Amino acid sequence: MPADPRALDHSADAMMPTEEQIRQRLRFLEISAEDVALLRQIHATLLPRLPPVIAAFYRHLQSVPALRPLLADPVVLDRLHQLQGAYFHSLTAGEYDADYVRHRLRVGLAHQRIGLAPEWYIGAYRKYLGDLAPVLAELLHDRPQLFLPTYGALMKIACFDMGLALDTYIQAGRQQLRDSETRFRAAFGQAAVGLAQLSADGRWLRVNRKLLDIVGYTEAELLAMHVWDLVTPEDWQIDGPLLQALANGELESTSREKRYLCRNGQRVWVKATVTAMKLDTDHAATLVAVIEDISQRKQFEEELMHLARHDALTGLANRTLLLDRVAQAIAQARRSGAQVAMLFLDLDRFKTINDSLGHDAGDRVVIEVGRRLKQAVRDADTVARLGGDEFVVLLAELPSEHIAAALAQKVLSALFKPMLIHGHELAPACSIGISLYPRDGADGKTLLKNADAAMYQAKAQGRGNYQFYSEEMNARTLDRLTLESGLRHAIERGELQLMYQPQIDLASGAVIGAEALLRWRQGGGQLVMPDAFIAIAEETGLIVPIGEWVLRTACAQHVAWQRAGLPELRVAVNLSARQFRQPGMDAMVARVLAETGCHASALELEITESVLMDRPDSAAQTLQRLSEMGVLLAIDDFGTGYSSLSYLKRFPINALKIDRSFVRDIPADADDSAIAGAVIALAHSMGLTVVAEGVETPQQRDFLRQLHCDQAQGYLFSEPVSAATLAGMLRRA
Ligand SMILES: Nc1nc2c(ncn2[C@@H]2O[C@H](COP(=O)(O)O[C@H]3[C@@H](O)[C@H](n4cnc5c(=O)[nH]c(N)nc54)O[C@@H]3COP(=O)(O)O)[C@@H](O)[C@H]2O)c(=O)[nH]1
Repeated sequence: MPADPRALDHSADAMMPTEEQIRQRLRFLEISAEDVALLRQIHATLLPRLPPVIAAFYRHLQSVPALRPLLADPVVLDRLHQLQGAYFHSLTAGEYDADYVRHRLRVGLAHQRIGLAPEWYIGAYRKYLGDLAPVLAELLHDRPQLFLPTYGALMKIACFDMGLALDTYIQAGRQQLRDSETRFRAAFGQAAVGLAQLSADGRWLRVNRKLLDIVGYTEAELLAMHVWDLVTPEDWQIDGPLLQALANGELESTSREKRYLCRNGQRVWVKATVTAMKLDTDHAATLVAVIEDISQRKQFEEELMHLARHDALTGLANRTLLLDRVAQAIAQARRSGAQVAMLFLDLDRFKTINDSLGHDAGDRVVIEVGRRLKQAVRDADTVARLGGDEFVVLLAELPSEHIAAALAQKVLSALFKPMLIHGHELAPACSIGISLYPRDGADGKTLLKNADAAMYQAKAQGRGNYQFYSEEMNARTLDRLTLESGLRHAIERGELQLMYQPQIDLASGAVIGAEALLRWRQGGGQLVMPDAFIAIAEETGLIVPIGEWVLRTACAQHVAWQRAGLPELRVAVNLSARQFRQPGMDAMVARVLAETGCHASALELEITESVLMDRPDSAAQTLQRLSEMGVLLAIDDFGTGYSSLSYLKRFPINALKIDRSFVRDIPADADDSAIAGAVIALAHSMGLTVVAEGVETPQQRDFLRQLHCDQAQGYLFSEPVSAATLAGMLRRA
């Protein structure tokens, strides 16, 4: 593309030498007044001889493959012919002043801009000087003594022109360098990463804005500093040898993630990539550093790492972090000869809190427990939450196991202090199992397993206490596993059986019902009581088929008793929480009633308060469907949960069973007596039948009778008995 004439004028003006500089050049080339006079003399006669010289000149140029594309356009070629003519015209015109120079510079710039390399330029001068020699010889054939001086003058002017043409190339080269320097400065200054040049010994030589932003220093401050001023003491040992290796040329480049010390005293995470640059053999290497601010990524990584090692609800350590800390504590104890204790805590009846007050309340309890545990231990100890209501306290460097016992006691007391959750005052008790390194295990997992076994033992011992691990406890854990696998086959092996406990009408003393209570004759031998396996059946889901078996057997038994001509009797069946929530549970009840031929009104289903309190709306719907079938509904263990009688009004309930813990100490205990009286009165006001559980003495019976309790059940009347025994009792009555 032809160069823009205005741009050419501008560039030519910018590089114009002064008058004096022009004179100096002419002087140096020894261009004299005689030379000028000689050239003027031949000027007029030379002009008509020029066209063939110019034509030969362009033919020569076109023979060079590298130049052919530049001369391919006929319009351009024609223009060049004219320019060349004008040039030859000016060459011998004898005016070598500022205008001449400006024009030569312009021509040089135009050639340089269309891409004509300087080597072709010199060749072109050689060509037309060579071709002009015979033309000049012919013009001066009659004055041969003038040929050499005239040709010499022509050569001098051509050299003057060549110098000016070369100036344009040198100038263009300088301009390119300046442009590239400007671009580099802009890129360096505005780069989105920190950039710096450092001396081999680590002094900051050049720094960009982004780096200043990262470290908070001004440019002047940083340029007066050394890279060591930003390196943290932890990195000295690594960065020292690296810098040395870069300076010595033993290392080309290094890239590390580390922290720099900022002006405000804080530390910032950066990724620093430093490369050694050897510019030439005489100079020592300089270092080029690319410094990225990676603090956001690091923060994100740290958050992820924290999440991976902490419990989201409480912020306590999770199992992963706990096991890490145990490993560290064991390694330390191995050296010091101390012990390590692991306290495994499980909240007692946490499920009841969750079920009756909702999961949000359960979460609040867990958070508060975590807080109290942290308060109870030293900073060096670890409190972890394994999930649900399970916590672990790890005590490192333990001088004696008495300290673990004392802490367990402290934890029990700390947790038992009331906490206000959603308007309810709760005092969660817990059971604690303790295992010790090295006595009970050499690694974290074993210590955890054994502390867990000890915790189960604490639960079995009546909850709210702590137990140290002993070897027999593992045997108990094994027993549980055996129990679980046996229970899976209990129905098909015919190992389940029902006992029936009579329910007495307190006014008449007649047996008006019987509660079906499950027993398991494990492997056909030992009788296992429900307290030992119902929880396992719940956890494993086996309660669903087992519960259906109980219902079907109890309903079938009722029909059998009726067919045997025994008096009308209600049969009560317990429904566990999981069973109750099982989708299609009411349909299952209807099916069993239909299949066994049992009348719905002869069946009473017992559910606990907690079953109602968890998701009360769906519980109300299920109960409504059962009630519409004609099935009777009773609340079992009333008083142990967190519901109130007024709350129960929402549900279609027929009866309340007062838990035996309120019956046990009546009439001697005034509080329990008052509670029993109030519950009976309120229940009656709501039209509910009241059944007292666990009646063992005539005094309890008489007192309940005075309170107008409707029915009772307990060892005073009968322990749970087989169906045949109950039939005998009913026949005798
Ligand atoms: N989901 C199901 N739960 C069931 C089923 N069968 C029983 N159970 C529940 O297991 C718990 C323990 O039952 P069990 O060992 O049978 O004990 C019952 C009675 O023997 C006992 N009882 C009765 N009278 C007295 C007494 O005077 N003193 C005393 N100390 N204990 C007594 O109480 C248990 C009956 O309690 P309840 O059900 O609350 O009326 C128990 O929670 C059963 O509910 C089953 O098939 N499914």
